[in-house]
Amino acid sequence: MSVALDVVGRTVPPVRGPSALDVQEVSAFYGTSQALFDVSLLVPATGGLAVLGRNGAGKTTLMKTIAGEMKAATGRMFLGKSEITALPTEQRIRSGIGYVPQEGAVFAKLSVRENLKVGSLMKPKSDAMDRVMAMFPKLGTRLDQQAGTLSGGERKMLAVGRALLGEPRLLILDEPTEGVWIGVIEELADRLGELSKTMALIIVEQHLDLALRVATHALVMARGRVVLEGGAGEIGSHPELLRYLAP
Ligand SMILES: Nc1ncnc2c1ncn2[C@@H]1O[C@H](COP(=O)(O)OP(=O)(O)OP(=O)(O)O)[C@@H](O)[C@H]1O
Repeated sequence: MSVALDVVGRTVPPVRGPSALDVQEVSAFYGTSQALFDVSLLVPATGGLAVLGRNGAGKTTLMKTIAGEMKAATGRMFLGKSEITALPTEQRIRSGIGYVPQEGAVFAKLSVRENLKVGSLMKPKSDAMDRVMAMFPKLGTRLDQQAGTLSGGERKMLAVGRALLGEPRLLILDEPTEGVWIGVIEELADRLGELSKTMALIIVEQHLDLALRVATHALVMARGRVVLEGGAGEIGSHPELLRYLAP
């Protein structure tokens, strides 16, 4: 059952007005096994949406379905005003979705420079490279290093940077701090927090505090369904939250 929060005195209201992404009652299957059940969500144009939930809740499946790697069996999805439900992944990327998957987000055998070049193929003339270098200066010092030899944190920075070079309208980050040394997590979180102020962002994240700091809105999934949603502050203090996140 989805519990729409309607708490008096909320600090951040549910997303209203124009949203960057509108997902309407989407379901998805692995073979005959249903993994998403009528999932609906709105991603604000700025501020960010955190997607929370314990292992196996369906977070990655939802991100893959939004990015087009998995087919939605039912439901509709709109990026801005354009329907993307039937578009293949490549066209969704061209339409403005930047996707940083949980794993395999960089080409390990290619250098940092080559990875970034791949990211900028669609927008070769943009000044996004300067912005990415300013955001992650460490990448600029490692341009000739093979991506597979970067630290976990540097690899995530490269993956985020590469996605940003396509100048997406919506950036999807599936566990951007997984495998990242604790000392670098804060730096990454700061950068993502800055990003979410200027663009639409979905962040799937195990670190609850970090997720709720980066995003203004949040939803919690359990067994393929949205079970809580609202402002990040409300979700963070919701009495049911820990029950849904406990292993
Ligand atoms: N390739 C697959 N084939 C069959 N079932 C799958 C496949 N990938 C995921 N599932 C199942 O779908 C459900 C949702 O998995 P999903 O990876 O989306 O969860 P998650 O919330 O992202 O978990 P985690 O936090 O562990 O990454 C789980 O029951 C999982 O076992």
